[in-house]
Amino acid sequence: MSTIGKTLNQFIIESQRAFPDASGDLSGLLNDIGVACKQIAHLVTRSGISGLGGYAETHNVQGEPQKQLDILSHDIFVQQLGWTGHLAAMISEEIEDVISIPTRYPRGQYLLAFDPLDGSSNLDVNVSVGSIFSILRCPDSTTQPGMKAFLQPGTAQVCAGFTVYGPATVLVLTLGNGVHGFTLDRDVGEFILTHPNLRIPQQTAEFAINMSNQRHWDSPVEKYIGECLAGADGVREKNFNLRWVASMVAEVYRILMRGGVFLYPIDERIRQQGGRLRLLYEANPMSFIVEQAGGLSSTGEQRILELMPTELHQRVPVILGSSAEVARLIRYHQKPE
Ligand SMILES: O=P(O)(O)OC[C@H]1O[C@](O)(COP(=O)(O)O)[C@@H](O)[C@@H]1O
Ligand SMILES: [Mg+2]
Ligand SMILES: [Mg+2]
Repeated sequence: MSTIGKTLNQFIIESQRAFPDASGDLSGLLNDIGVACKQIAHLVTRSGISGLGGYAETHNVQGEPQKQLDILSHDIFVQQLGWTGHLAAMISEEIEDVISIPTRYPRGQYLLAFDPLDGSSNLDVNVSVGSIFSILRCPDSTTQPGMKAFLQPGTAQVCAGFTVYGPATVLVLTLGNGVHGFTLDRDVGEFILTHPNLRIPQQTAEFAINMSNQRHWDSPVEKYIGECLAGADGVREKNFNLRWVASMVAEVYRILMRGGVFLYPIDERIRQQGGRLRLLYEANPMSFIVEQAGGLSSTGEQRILELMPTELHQRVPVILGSSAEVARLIRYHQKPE
């Protein structure tokens, strides 16, 4: 039977058949996430009409201004997932502490880390935004999980995914056995498997970095980007293309479709805070997806999935995408000269 045309729910149930002892919690949780993403997709599409595209006059835990839709998307995740009995606790970009499941609801065996709306500065200019999520096992389901429960390396992720709310809404998922993309069919209200077994081409001639930070970069990144910009006349002997959407979800989606390398490296401006992107709900889930699609993901010095987190909202440098390019960047970090 062809895999094209399968709904997200069918796909999850089928993939869980390999685990006859599974409780059904993971299937239920992923189904709930799909519903939350459909609700957010609806809000995002209507934000111009409803007037919800603007700022909320509040700031998140990292001091960044929040859009109204950052807060609403966070609320949708919490309301959709908090009571169905699949989760032990959650963390969100928008909230400082662990979000506990109210005691009146059953508590499940999984932990969820999520960025409810990634790239939200793009909302009012009608450019793609998205949601990112990472699922971990709760180390001890007998007690209320605190911060420590979430401090697991990315290699411990059971599942990771993201949804891009673009011209089409697409949910990308890995359960540790390849990467699959599901497009929302708004007529029937279901995510349909449209992109099974995504693979990132090893080679690429496309890079994504915020060039306005160039004067702050460290030498390995300066060297790599300099060589890309030199094009066919330089040591790489080929012309490169530059893209920067400022929505990580859109950049990673593009890399899954046609290859490329994405960099949000450490630089002088953000050295103190450890990087720009957040480890638990941005870098780890995206790294899991990229590696599962045959790419690589690194800080430049270390594999991101092997970092041992020390804080819920920890930031890290991120270099991910086509394996040949990321490997080259890792080499440049080892030998900056
Ligand atoms: O504006 P900059 O510095 O280029 O940053 C863009 C980056 O910030 C992010 O938007 C951060 O995500 P949030 O919108 O969830 O804070 C990434 O998606 C993107 O790669
Ligand atoms: Mg984000
Ligand atoms: Mg966000």
